[in-house]
Amino acid sequence: MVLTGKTAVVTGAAMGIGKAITEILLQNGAKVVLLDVNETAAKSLLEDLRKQHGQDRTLFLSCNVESEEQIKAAFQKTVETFGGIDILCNNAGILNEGEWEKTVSINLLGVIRSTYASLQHMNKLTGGRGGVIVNTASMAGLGPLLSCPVYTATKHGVVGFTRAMAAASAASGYGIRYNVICPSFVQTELLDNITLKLGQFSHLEDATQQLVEVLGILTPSEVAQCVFELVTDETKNGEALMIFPKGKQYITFPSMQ
Ligand SMILES: NC(=O)c1ccc[n+]([C@@H]2O[C@H](COP(=O)([O-])OP(=O)(O)OC[C@H]3O[C@@H](n4cnc5c(N)ncnc54)[C@H](O)[C@@H]3O)[C@@H](O)[C@H]2O)c1
Ligand SMILES: CCCCC[C@H](O)/C=C/C=C\C=C\C=C\[C@@H](O)[C@@H](O)CCCC(=O)O
Repeated sequence: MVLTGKTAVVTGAAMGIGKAITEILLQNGAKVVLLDVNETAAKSLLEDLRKQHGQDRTLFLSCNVESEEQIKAAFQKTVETFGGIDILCNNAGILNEGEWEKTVSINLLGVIRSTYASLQHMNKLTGGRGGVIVNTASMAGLGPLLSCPVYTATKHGVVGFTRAMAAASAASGYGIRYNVICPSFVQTELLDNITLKLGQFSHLEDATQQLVEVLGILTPSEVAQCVFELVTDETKNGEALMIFPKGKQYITFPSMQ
């Protein structure tokens, strides 16, 4: 996929990995709609991006992925402004084992809400142009992090949901590719104040800290480069790409047949 002239929507775009995804898509010619709840960070980023890429290739819309209504309104505004949606990066996510229902609502249900709301605009069977969706899971979507069981569950769910949507799309003729990234630790604010975020499992922080020492820490740009690969390589559908400082690996899952 050539990105020039394409329209992308990125959730959780104001900071961290979402900001890096937004930047690499803009650098490669796409128009990008930034969705986030952090208006201050988003508006500051938007000002910088517009200085670099011009006034007419970006749009920020305040959108909480916990709200189907806000997601649908954001997608409608995107289509009205830029004519359609070609790329969707469902990236918004939190780590909060104390408020675990909120974690589920954002990390898993938010991806489902956004994916389903995008269908009416992207699905070739309903007048869409087709395209690609890249969801942000985690290495915790492939194996358990004992210090954050609910976060682990949400990311496992994102991996499974993405792979099922990829199969459904291929079988139905939607013309949409679905892929998922599974990064290890990335230097973002998600890793700040970890003890508080682990809630009742904060006594297990050291075990995870040891994992950080083993795996190392990625930069958001390294992750965004992998998103770019999954967006542009039109052979990729149903892929789970594990990303760690020493490299990356497309995951092979057990065959059920
Ligand atoms: N940082 C890591 O170690 C790491 C590793 C693997 C995967 N991830 C995943 O990457 C994604 C991005 O996280 P990050 O590390 O960049 O963290 P971050 O906290 O820097 O960025 C998350 C962004 O999402 C936004 N957001 C939070 N809740 C939202 C909501 N309800 N609606 C819309 N936007 C919302 C935040 O405002 C923020 O801009 C998350 O899904 C996270 O689980 C992070
Ligand atoms: C408390 C930090 C949460 C960060 C979440 C973010 O998504 C980063 C995740 C990075 C790595 C996850 C690795 C998971 C590894 C599992 O497969 C398992 O091998 C780990 C076993 C040891 C353990 O600490 O659970």
